[in-house]
Amino acid sequence: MTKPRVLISDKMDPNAARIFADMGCDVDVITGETPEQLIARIGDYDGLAIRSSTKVTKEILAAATRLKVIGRAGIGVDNVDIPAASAQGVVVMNTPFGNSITTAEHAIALMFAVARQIPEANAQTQAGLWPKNGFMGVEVTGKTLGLIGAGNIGSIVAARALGLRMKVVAFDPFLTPERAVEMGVEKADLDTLLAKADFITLHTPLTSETKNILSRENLAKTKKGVRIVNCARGGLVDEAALKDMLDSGHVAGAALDVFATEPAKESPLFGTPNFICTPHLGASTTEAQVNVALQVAEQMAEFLTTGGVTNALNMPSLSAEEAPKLKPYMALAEKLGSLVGQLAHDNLTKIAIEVEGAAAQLNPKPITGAVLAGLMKVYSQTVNMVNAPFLAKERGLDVREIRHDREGDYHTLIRVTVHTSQGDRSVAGTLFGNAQPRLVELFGIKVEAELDGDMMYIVNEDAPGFIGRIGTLLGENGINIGTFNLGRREAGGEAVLLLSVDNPVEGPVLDTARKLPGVKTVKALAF
Ligand SMILES: NC(=O)c1ccc[n+]([C@@H]2O[C@H](COP(=O)([O-])OP(=O)(O)OC[C@H]3O[C@@H](n4cnc5c(N)ncnc54)[C@H](O)[C@@H]3O)[C@@H](O)[C@H]2O)c1
Ligand SMILES: O=C(O)CC[C@@H](O)C(=O)O
Repeated sequence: MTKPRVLISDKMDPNAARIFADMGCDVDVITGETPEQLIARIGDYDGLAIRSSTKVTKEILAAATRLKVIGRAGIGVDNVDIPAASAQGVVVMNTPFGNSITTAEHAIALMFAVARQIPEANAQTQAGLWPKNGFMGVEVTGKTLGLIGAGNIGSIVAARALGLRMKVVAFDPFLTPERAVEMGVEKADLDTLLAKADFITLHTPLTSETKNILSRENLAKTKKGVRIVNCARGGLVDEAALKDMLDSGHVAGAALDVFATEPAKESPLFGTPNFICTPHLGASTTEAQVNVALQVAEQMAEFLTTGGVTNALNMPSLSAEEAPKLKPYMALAEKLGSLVGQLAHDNLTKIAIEVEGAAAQLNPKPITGAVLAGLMKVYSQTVNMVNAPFLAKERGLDVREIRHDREGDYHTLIRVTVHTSQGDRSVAGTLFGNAQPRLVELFGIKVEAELDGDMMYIVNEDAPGFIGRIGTLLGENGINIGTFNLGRREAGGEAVLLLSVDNPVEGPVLDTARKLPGVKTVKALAF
């Protein structure tokens, strides 16, 4: 088997390349390329490992014909076009915890730096000015920290601030009252936080809700003398308004690690008294960079070599132990999805995926993803488990997952039911020997068939001589039958025939088969 190929396109701790190689991937480290150079190269790779410099745009993804996974050694994925990656079936992963402590520490460091104006005091001292009277700072003890965003980093900042004997007021719409108590913070709305805080630190992603959360209007609601620290994302603070408020003295100090435009080579804020900044260094410690590099390489290599999924932003997680167990179920699920997709006559609006027996003990999301991938392949060849749920949503398909605890006829069963204009139609399958997918029910008729390669599906009235006639027709047209699977509702009732054939059955043969006496439906299938 050829090894998966991975490109590391941003500066990353060398442990990442070592882990990729140790885990069976070929790896190239090529950093600092232009988008055009990356577009020319990316078609050769299964995985792309990045930090924040590489911008994974639609254009880069369009050239990434082999790409299966993008791994961000860090938290923010705003440099990746996730909808475009999802639409293309590329998994996007990040490392949500590896640099949290480091970034929280940077926020605290900047808070002290603005409280005591350390950078400017340092610069003037080293310039020989000994400015002993020029830098009157403030204590943080007893002061109120307003925390905007109380997720991973925000919670660490809160814990450190409480350790510094500060009071912490937090604004985060997703912070539950219980979690606020557990963290030892006061949950507040934004206006209350703005009115109470002596220091404000920001720890949210940049979204349409958080963009300019410290707008001119909101900055005006802050206490006079407030100090502001942003170590999260540029764009959370209105930089022009911040400059005016620093100039007027309403804001006593501000520290930005992140800017609306990066790299920030110029800014009206540069040179403003009591303004300090760092060039997006929040995650830049040896410890954090080793953590995120190891983690991203392990996650990506595991995905590429075993199918295990960790910390994906556009796909459910799947552990390395689960992945091999789920593999035969996913194969069965995809075949069942494909069968209903190929047999559906009209636009499907609803699909139910039921699992029972051993299948009910497994993570249902990959099974659902595989059914949808099989179903959607009828419409698009580029569909896979990652983009299938998105495509299904886009098409307005109502997807239900149902888990049964009951004991059925089979040790494990997956049933897929679609709602059509002719009513609900369902197919069901099991695994023989825990590994071989088998269809066991087709539209209410018991059958037993492997869904594999080219097949022919026929519904007819059960009558003597039919099997002979169909065999003769195929034989006369040079089509060899591999397997023959027959089921019927009752003797003389509706019968279904699933044939595997050595080569595809073409239109004229299908048309002749449709004209055979008693035949209701004929269709060529491919799996
Ligand atoms: N400067 C750096 O180098 C650096 C390093 C790591 C992370 N970051 C950034 O720090 C930020 C926080 O990271 P994290 O790991 O804590 O993320 P997280 O997802 O754990 O936490 C984000 C929090 O923001 C909250 N939130 C979302 N919308 C909000 C809103 N409208 N108002 C208030 N709160 C809102 C969420 O509920 C969540 O609790 C991210 O933007 C990340 O990219 C920056
Ligand atoms: O990689 C970096 O240095 C920045 C990382 C940081 O912005 C993140 O979101 O994890």
